[in-house]
Amino acid sequence: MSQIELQHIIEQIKPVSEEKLAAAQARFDSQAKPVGSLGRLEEFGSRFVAITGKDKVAGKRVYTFAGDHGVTAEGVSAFPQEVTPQMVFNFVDGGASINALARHAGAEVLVVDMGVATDFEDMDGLIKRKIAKGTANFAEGPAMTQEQAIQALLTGVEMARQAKADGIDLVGTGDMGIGNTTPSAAIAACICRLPVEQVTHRGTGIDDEGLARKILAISKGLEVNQPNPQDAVDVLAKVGGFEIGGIAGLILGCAAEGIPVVVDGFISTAGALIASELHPNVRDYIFAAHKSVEIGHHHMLHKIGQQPMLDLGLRLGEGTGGAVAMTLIEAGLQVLRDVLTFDQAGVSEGADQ
Ligand SMILES: O=C(O)c1ccc[n+]([C@@H]2O[C@H](COP(=O)([O-])O)[C@@H](O)[C@H]2O)c1
Ligand SMILES: Cc1cc2nc[nH]c2cc1C
Repeated sequence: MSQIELQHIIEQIKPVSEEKLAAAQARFDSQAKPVGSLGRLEEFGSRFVAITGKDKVAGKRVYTFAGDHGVTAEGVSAFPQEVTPQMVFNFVDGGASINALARHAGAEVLVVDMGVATDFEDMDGLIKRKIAKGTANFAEGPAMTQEQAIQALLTGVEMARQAKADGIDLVGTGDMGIGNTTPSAAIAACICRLPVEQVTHRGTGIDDEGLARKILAISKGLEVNQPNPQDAVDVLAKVGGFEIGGIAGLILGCAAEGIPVVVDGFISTAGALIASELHPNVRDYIFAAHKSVEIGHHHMLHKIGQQPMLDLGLRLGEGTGGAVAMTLIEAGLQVLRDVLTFDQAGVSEGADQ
């Protein structure tokens, strides 16, 4: 049943209109500046207009998906698992980095419990959608069942639909989960068909021995589970995470609903990779916020077919880079709305205008 529901959502994803993109770019080109001189700000503005039909952002929201990971038993993170719920409390209290940067961007933050290994009371700003109390250790068997993977994807879709209903027209992805750079690297290695060493890095800051354990855990996980690189749901189920599934579903849902989605760092991009493997048009709705310090990140972005907007040395997650990148889309839109044409400004055009 839910497999059919997922298929139905995927079928709704349309390509972004080339005509609308060209019309927005033509407006930039008519403005009193050398053609293309605002570089990628023009691309950001044009793409937002082509996706939404609007030249101003009405509402911004970051969804930070949280989950725990059985693979932490392999000693793959510099931090203990209890940090995941502790940070969830920090998010809903407004005291985390994502809260500061979302405030800066004028975005709301909603936290989605996809699979934290702790029970939460009802709290403002927390959406309770726990699938299980953490994934199973994928070094020994599948992280989750296929049904749970689909449930995670559909939960993300539900968030995109809610965003649409609430008048949100720019969504950001975020993640929190101690150990989650390990499943993200496993997804990258599998789908990009790269050696584990080329996509595995230090996450929260593990030392050389930790990095060796992490590479081994991922290699074991790929060997034991044999995820099919051509079946993104299979990859998510065998070596993924609940929050990664939520992010992938959010991105699918945004593409289906016609909402531009700003994808944060390494973990969010693993979600974006799963989503874009499920439908080739998904990439047109994705704004890749930044280039993470994680060495595997650019390989996934390359496979998706998007360039990072920023390179700030970020490696935090939570949605932080996405919140910053939202402001650049708005910068492009402000130019689009405000800058006069050559005619209007009484400025002489160049020979090649
Ligand atoms: O998004 C990124 O690029 C990123 C890079 C490194 C670490 N993180 C965050 O750090 C946590 C995972 O790191 P680790 O070492 O526990 O796998 C998780 O909560 C992520 O949000 C995030
Ligand atoms: C403190 C802390 C905050 C985080 N935010 C996202 N991942 C994180 C990991 C740690 C350890």
